[in-house]
Amino acid sequence: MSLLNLKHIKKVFATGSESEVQALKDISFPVEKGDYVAIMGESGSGKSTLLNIIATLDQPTSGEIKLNDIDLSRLSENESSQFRREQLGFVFQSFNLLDTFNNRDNIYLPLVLAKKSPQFMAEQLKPLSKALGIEQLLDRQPSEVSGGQKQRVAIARALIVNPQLLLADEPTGALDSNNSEKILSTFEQINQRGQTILMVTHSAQAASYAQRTLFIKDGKIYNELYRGNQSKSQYLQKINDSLTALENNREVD
Ligand SMILES: Nc1ncnc2c1ncn2[C@@H]1O[C@H](COP(=O)(O)OP(=O)(O)OP(=O)(O)O)[C@@H](O)[C@H]1O
Repeated sequence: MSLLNLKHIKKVFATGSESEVQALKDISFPVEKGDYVAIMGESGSGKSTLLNIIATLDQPTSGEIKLNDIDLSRLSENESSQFRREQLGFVFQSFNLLDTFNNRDNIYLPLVLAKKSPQFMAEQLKPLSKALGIEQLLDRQPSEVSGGQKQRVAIARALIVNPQLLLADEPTGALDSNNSEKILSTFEQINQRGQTILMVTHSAQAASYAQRTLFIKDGKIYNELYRGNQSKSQYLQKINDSLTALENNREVD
């Protein structure tokens, strides 16, 4: 059984009394446990809509979406917020850390909401902060660390609940190339330890770190690439070729 399974997902937004936008037209794909999937597509192709549906922040107009066989489109509001807290980790372009809390308390936040004990929180944080190289930054405020370090803190906050699925929305969008590469290597390591990751990105470089890339165009899956045994640079070339074909509206080989 796949960890996540989307079948014939459609999403229609009403934009006026008589007009509507079909943001997603017919999206089906499975995500296996341990997968690292990148989602690419031009602006307006439906990536955020898709991510919002997977994150249970929005519901599909029709189709089926299941995580571990739980039908996500049937969760009540309370159930979906509990589901988000317990099963998902989120990493955003803009880090979304609270400046009034220090980094440690930012990371603890999901566990505070889940009413875990201080001892449990400290035990969870110890190996995570070591693996992410942020042990020395925990007592500082987010405003006192660099962008790359902020994103490491945000990754720790996402992972501290041991999520079934890590969802990342342009995680390197606000970082320079050096910090982007560090964050992408971190994601790669996290994935190699078994964490399933789904990442929306505009960056071919970022997608080349993933095992699989889905290209979306006009609300449909246009193409899909697997990294397999290719080197990162070979795979990057394939991703760039696919993006060029997508822009030129050609069929891909
Ligand atoms: N709440 C909404 N109401 C109406 N239309 C919407 C809404 N949200 C998204 N859309 C439309 O749905 C389509 C897909 O939008 P979406 O934000 O998913 O694209 P995207 O691929 O994430 O774009 P970007 O890369 O620019 O963030 C667009 O045509 C957009 O205008």
